[in-house]
Amino acid sequence: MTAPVMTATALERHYEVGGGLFRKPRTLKAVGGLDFALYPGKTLAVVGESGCGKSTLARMVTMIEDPTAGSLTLDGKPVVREDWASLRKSVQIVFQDPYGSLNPRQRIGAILEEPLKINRPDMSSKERTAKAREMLGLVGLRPEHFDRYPHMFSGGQRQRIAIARALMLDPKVLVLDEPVSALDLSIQSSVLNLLVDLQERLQLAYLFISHDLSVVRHVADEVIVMYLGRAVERGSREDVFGTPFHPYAKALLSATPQADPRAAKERIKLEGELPSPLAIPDGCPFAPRCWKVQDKCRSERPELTQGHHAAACFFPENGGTPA
Ligand SMILES: Nc1ncnc2c1ncn2[C@@H]1O[C@H](COP(=O)(O)OP(=O)(O)OP(=O)(O)O)[C@@H](O)[C@H]1O
Repeated sequence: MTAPVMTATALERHYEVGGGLFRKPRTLKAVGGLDFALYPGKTLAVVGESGCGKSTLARMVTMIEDPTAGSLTLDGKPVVREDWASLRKSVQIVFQDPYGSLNPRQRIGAILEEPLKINRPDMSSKERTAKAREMLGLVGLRPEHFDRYPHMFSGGQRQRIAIARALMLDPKVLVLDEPVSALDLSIQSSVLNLLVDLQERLQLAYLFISHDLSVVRHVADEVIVMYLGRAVERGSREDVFGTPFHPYAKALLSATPQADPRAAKERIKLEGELPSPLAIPDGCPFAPRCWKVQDKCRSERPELTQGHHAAACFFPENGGTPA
């Protein structure tokens, strides 16, 4: 089996919040103990509601923030802060907002060449331009676009430019943070198809972060469903979409428009708000919103089970293995 490009082991990120002169800060666990591996040519999708820790995860993987605990490896070597500068080239990110992420004063050619100017002093200006033109073609834009400004493009085209820029340093891992959520529905699939095509050609490992399961369904090989910073379900796309074990995963799935029409009829409406990450309930964090809750769920925290298709639930749906 192919070796993973990146692994995460018991990855955690805490923030100290709300401290003052006479008040002790409280610890907010934005990400609490995530394990995963990213493989060349494969997509791991991380899904969950707003606030479940997806962006925090992206910041750790792209080496913007240190984990509070746990570890990351890249190509089998530990990711440590001293090596961030050299390792960052291998892990690039595409953000949700194609409008905010491109400098409006720069021409597209300059935007694409910038990462090379900073990171590849060995390349001549001619080589940089050639590479930028090649990338422009790879993402489906035309040579004449090279000298235009971002405002002259549509949202979908801008996202293509952001993808081209992310590829300029030949990364191994692309973190895609809600890459199509800001785009019109009609454009989303063309950008998703481009991402799939690029992944196949360049054997990129994708960490695809999204709140939208209908998008994830098109691209994921593996899926992690997060709730309040923890994985509550993990498995192949077929397993998670076909027979979700965790009630939260089932509820999310039942709300996706592209789901099986029969499943859509039994749409599960989640009661209650997502609890504050500063006051994560004892026991199962999902218990206050769960329709299958039992006494045990309120006092004991279920751990993620072992195995390919795993869930952190004492009473899983579909006859899954209980934690
Ligand atoms: N720098 C920070 N300081 C304090 N708390 C933070 C910080 N960054 C994130 N958090 C908190 O950590 C939790 C997870 O946030 P995060 O942004 O990772 O979630 P998310 O799933 O990406 O949500 P969204 O989709 O809304 O961005 C939230 O409760 C958030 O308020």
